[in-house]
Amino acid sequence: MSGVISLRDLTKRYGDKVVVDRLSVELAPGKVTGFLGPNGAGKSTTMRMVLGLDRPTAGRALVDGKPYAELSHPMRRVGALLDAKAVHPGHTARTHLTAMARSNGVPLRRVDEVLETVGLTEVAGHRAGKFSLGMGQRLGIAGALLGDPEILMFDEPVNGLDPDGVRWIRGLMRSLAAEGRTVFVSSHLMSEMQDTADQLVVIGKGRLIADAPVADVIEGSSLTAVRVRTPQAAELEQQLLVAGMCVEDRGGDELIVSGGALDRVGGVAHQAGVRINELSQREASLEQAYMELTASSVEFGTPSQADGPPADGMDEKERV
Ligand SMILES: Nc1ncnc2c1ncn2[C@@H]1O[C@H](COP(=O)(O)OP(=O)(O)OP(=O)(O)O)[C@@H](O)[C@H]1O
Repeated sequence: MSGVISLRDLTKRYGDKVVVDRLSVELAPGKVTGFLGPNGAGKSTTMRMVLGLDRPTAGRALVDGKPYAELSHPMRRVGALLDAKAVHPGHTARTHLTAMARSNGVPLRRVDEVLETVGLTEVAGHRAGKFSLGMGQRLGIAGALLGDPEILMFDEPVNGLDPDGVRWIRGLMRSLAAEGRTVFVSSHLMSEMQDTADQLVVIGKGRLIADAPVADVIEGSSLTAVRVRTPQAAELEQQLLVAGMCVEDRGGDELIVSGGALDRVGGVAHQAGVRINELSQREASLEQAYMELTASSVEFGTPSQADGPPADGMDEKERV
């Protein structure tokens, strides 16, 4: 299988500060893997090490088993958007991409192809210095796609894009993964990642917090729960506790159950002969799950971010 990024005990220290701390993950092709973590968590540094732009202090970052520097045609293996502003402002979109193609042995026909893909054909002769933030991002993405690589890494690609641009990026990443490519993307936009990513790698203070499918991360949130309404609440609560689930008695006929899926809760009720008036799933958002996971890793958090309720307006009473 090609297109695999492997991080093995990857570590980066700046002076006394450990910025990436023994990170071990493997990114598989055919998936969009979202790379999440608070500001300063080490996401960009990790991506820079994959690209050979920063040297690991210890451990390894490998592309199909080799460090980036040892790849024979690196641009045809890995395409990256790290900093969209890293384009000479006097160059046009076309001259910028042509120079990149020439110096990397990429066929020149790719220039027009990628300009078309990112929607910049009409402005290909305009100077990059005059581009809006969104156009600059699109040009950066065109550069990443130029070598038709099997691995794509995007560091916060939706930065500065309008809703139309955000939707376009989502479609692009999904289609790149559907073609069997490895897509590794960092973002702070949780709703976007919930819709786009298959897998998530979450880090905090350089350490791995989670490496799991999006659905599993959401399911792991304490806010993902089952709501039950029954006239026999006390009786059902007892049976659910025996079955090892956590139950919050909301008073009246309502119970909130975590640690058990909808069908398990229904099964316990059925076995106990308890009448059910409502059985519904309450699913946490990725943002809520993420806030719980990273609460203790926020480096520059404000009380409302790190310690307060999730940023969804749900008050403490509402929480499970
Ligand atoms: N060249 C450097 N010298 C010293 N410290 C650095 C250097 N580059 C990065 N750092 C530090 O490493 C830490 C991780 O930075 P990094 O940019 O990788 O985080 P990030 O997760 O990408 O953050 P953000 O979400 O804010 O972009 C930060 O504390 C940063 O100040």
